[in-house]
Amino acid sequence: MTTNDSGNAPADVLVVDDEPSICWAFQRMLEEQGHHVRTASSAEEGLELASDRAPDLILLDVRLPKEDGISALPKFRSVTNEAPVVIMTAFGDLDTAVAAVRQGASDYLVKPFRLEDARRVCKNALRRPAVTSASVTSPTASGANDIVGVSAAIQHVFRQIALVASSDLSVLITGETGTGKELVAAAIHKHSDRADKPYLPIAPVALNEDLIESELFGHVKGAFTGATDDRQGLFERAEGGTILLDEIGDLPMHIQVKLLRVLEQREYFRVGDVTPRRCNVRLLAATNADLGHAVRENRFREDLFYRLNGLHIHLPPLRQRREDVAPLVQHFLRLAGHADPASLVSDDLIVDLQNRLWEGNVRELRNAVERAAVVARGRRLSVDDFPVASSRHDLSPTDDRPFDLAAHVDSWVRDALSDGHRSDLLARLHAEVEKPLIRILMQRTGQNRAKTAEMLGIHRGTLREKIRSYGLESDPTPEP
Ligand SMILES: Nc1ncnc2c1ncn2[C@@H]1O[C@H](COP(=O)(O)OP(=O)(O)OP(=O)(O)O)[C@@H](O)[C@H]1O
Repeated sequence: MTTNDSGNAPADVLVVDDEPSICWAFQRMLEEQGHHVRTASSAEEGLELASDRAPDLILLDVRLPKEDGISALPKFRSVTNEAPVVIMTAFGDLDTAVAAVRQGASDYLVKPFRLEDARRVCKNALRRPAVTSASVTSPTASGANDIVGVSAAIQHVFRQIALVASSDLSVLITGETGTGKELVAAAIHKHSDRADKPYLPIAPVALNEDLIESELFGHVKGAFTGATDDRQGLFERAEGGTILLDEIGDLPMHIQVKLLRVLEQREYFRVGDVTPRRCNVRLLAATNADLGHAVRENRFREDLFYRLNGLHIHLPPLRQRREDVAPLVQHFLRLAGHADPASLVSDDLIVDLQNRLWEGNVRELRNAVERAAVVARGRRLSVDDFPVASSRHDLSPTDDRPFDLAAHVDSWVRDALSDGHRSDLLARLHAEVEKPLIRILMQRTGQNRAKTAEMLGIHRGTLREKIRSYGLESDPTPEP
């Protein structure tokens, strides 16, 4: 079989979107790679084209003039004998992402997206076998534990949750305290096929170190002084469901060994027992520590680290996703019983809150909003209702903490590996970094190419070529 620039065999792709610029962008990108592209501006027109000739891949917008993409998705899959479908949406909430994946979408693109993301998603979709619809069930309703956010980082998290929820993969959730790790774990469980089984968040640090093994795995009568009866452990209580091990980095070494056994052999022993017990529990782990560092210092087993790290979801600190502050403030006001939260906050207040450090992240913001709402007693909130505590006014224009580039590269590598990339990593990283670098410098210099080239230390002609090749002149779906 011949392959093209994208590494895939030439394919027949159908793009269904009522925005001509999106259709055009895909057409240009995919045809350059040697694929054949047809476009449709509604689900009905798309279905007709798909019935005439089944495409190898469908890119389907959610918001379409008559029938929406999510409800049309199963029809596309049935007329095309389950061709992979990538859903595109400007409304990136978790429920839409989960609904899309549950209906059989193989991936999910949030508008506006970068062309390289679109390229990667198409390439993966054409490479992967189509998702079978065997696991399709209706998504569960959303509740008070909604994950709120509009930033690209949170959209990425929604996509990861949606894609991983219905599998049994272990997930490692990282992020500073208060960034929402437990919320993400609960969402993975809620949207999984285990949703009607127990979900147990456990913090091993909160357990008595001498009894931790018995707490997790149970014990038999006489196993130790005080073990007067047989006792179930948490793994037994969670049977069929999901366990979140919070602060996994603090797990004692001897328990790490037992946990590895559970993950590898799906069985464990009650303390004092000689008969293993089968165990069907999905394990999620969360930490705000650098587990890679703990592995290097031999405080955490490397084999367990890789087992837990089936997928890595990283929640960046709130100060690195300031766009989320406004929707979060409104969300917390709504939870506090205010029917019209938008009327309580001014743009100035939001700007002020966006410029704070929020060392306690979303938890600290939540507490501050709840407190302010009580103090304000229904009047419009002001900056004075948010006294400056740890959230100092010293964030502007950017975070004042040392920026840990290595940690970002680490997270990038994990994502790349989990997306199946095993080669050309330097070139990939270089391309991902170079494009935003050029765009940002062009903005800062007021689109002055000579100045930008000088700052980059490259020739103007080289810069011109890079601007062209990254589509920075005419990218129809620029990043926010
Ligand atoms: N994106 C979000 N949308 C809505 N609420 C959020 C979001 N992120 C965090 N929260 C809220 O912030 C609080 C802290 O979240 P959570 O307990 O999930 O954080 P965590 O990262 O697990 O913290 P820790 O490391 O301290 O255990 C909770 O009240 C949670 O509901």
